[in-house]
Amino acid sequence: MSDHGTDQTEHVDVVVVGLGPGGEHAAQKLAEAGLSVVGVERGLVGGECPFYGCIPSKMMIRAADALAEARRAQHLAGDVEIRPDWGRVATRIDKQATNHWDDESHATRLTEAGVRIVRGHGRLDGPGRVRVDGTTYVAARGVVLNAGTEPATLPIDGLAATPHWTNREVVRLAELPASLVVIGGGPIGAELTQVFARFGVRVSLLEVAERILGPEEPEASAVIHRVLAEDGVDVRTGVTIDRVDHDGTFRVLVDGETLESEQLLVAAGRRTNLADVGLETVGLDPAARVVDTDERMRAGERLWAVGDITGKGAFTHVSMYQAAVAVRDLLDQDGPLADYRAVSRVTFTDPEVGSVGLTERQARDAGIAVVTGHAEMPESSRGWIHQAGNEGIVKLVADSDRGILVGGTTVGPFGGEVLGLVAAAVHAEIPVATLRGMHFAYPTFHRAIEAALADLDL
Ligand SMILES: Cc1cc2nc3c(=O)[nH]c(=O)nc-3n(C[C@H](O)[C@H](O)[C@H](O)COP(=O)(O)OP(=O)(O)OC[C@H]3O[C@@H](n4cnc5c(N)ncnc54)[C@H](O)[C@@H]3O)c2cc1C
Ligand SMILES: NC(=O)c1ccc[n+]([C@@H]2O[C@H](COP(=O)([O-])OP(=O)(O)OC[C@H]3O[C@@H](n4cnc5c(N)ncnc54)[C@H](O)[C@@H]3O)[C@@H](O)[C@H]2O)c1
Repeated sequence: MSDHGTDQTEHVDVVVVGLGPGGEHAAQKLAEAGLSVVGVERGLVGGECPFYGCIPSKMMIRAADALAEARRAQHLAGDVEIRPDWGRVATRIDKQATNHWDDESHATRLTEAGVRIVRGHGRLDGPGRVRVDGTTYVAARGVVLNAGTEPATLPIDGLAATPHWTNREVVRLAELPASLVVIGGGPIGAELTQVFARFGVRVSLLEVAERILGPEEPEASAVIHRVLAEDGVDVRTGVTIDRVDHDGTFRVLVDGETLESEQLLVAAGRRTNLADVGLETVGLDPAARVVDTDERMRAGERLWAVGDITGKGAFTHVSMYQAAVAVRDLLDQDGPLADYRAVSRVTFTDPEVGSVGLTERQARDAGIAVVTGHAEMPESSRGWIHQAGNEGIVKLVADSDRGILVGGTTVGPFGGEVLGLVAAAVHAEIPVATLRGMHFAYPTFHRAIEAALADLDL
């Protein structure tokens, strides 16, 4: 019987609410371990990343990078005739990435693992209890919450009444506009701005802060600002947007000037989907922006939380990492606890911005005795050979008391791949002296890390 009159009650081991990358991973692993698992999803199984985020955006970037390389071939290899065709990108996203925004392959993978998928909005209803429509699922082991995010709305006059785009619309574009204003110079804004500019769209990028990619090192922001400007983007930082109107054309009033564009993309952050998940029923603040978790991803009595809602880095790899921690705890298995010293991230602009651990500012604010080491990618042998498109830097942040790296940034061609070495060093606290004694293959981009290590006053 249930506490809700004629409503149904079902008993299971675990309920996963939200099947984004973390929820999907947790549900599959727990079911494979033999638990009875219900996965609740109100949208597409798989969440933001495969349908509206990482994968379609990276397919766009792959295409835009190919155009940029073809243009560089002009300088390095010979004449190239380029006629950009967005239709090929749209088709690839529609058919290969999202299967027409159909989640069947994700759902099938889960059901084959033994997960029962329940379609609908899940709401906590006390510890270990989740209501979906008329049914209450009572989870003997507990609930994993993976509610994720949606695009934030901005309180700009007039904006709400306009048919502007967010990432949800942009990934479905069949044709490109002639002109576009992008609001927000974070990873989404920076990546998509460059894609559209390289496909010939006239783009203005408006950022309220003093620099784009604000959480990154200032040196990284400066490189990407310069490269976007070279791509023909009108990059404006420190702006105030007073009003947006639309009458077929968008009019954006920014610092007293009206910018006109065919389309408007708002990429100004995310809002966690916590407004209506019943946090108050488990003793948590229903108005909270994030769910606090311990090192086992526990958020309360028989409650675990993973993914963007935890505020530990809104990245797919963080969500899946946390899911693995939660799964171990639910299954009473040994293994590493959640550790965020070496969270890495990559903004897939060209050049890519890879970063891990603390920035110089964060390290100083933490009271660490900071020394930094720098290298310019174009001055490395490989950068010099590469020539066109060789922009980038390496910046290392070291704790001089402990003789280890606490953070690093690798901007350059394949900057996200080059980051791997620095990420391992920060994660494993490899002494700088040991890193300096390594072999660095010649002539690789990652040899710039050797130069930055030499530049550290340690
Ligand atoms: C354009 C874009 C590009 C990105 N690129 C990258 C990238 O390159 N690399 C990277 O690491 N990250 C990237 N991200 C971020 C990445 O998409 C997220 O960090 C990732 O999806 C992890 O999110 P999550 O696991 O918290 O859940 P989400 O993916 O947000 O999924 C949550 C799911 O829960 C469902 N849900 C919510 N509430 C309920 C409820 N009450 N009941 C039932 N279901 C519910 C939602 O429908 C959704 O399907 C990008 C994001 C965007 C928007
Ligand atoms: N490559 C990747 O890993 C990748 C790519 C895209 C997104 N993501 C994840 O998704 C998250 C969300 O991305 P995002 O770019 O939307 O958010 P964000 O919060 O990282 O950046 C939003 C930007 O918009 C600016 N902004 C806010 N209000 C504004 C206003 N009124 N006018 C002008 N600018 C304004 C902010 O100052 C900020 O620079 C990222 O933080 C990241 O965690 C990751």
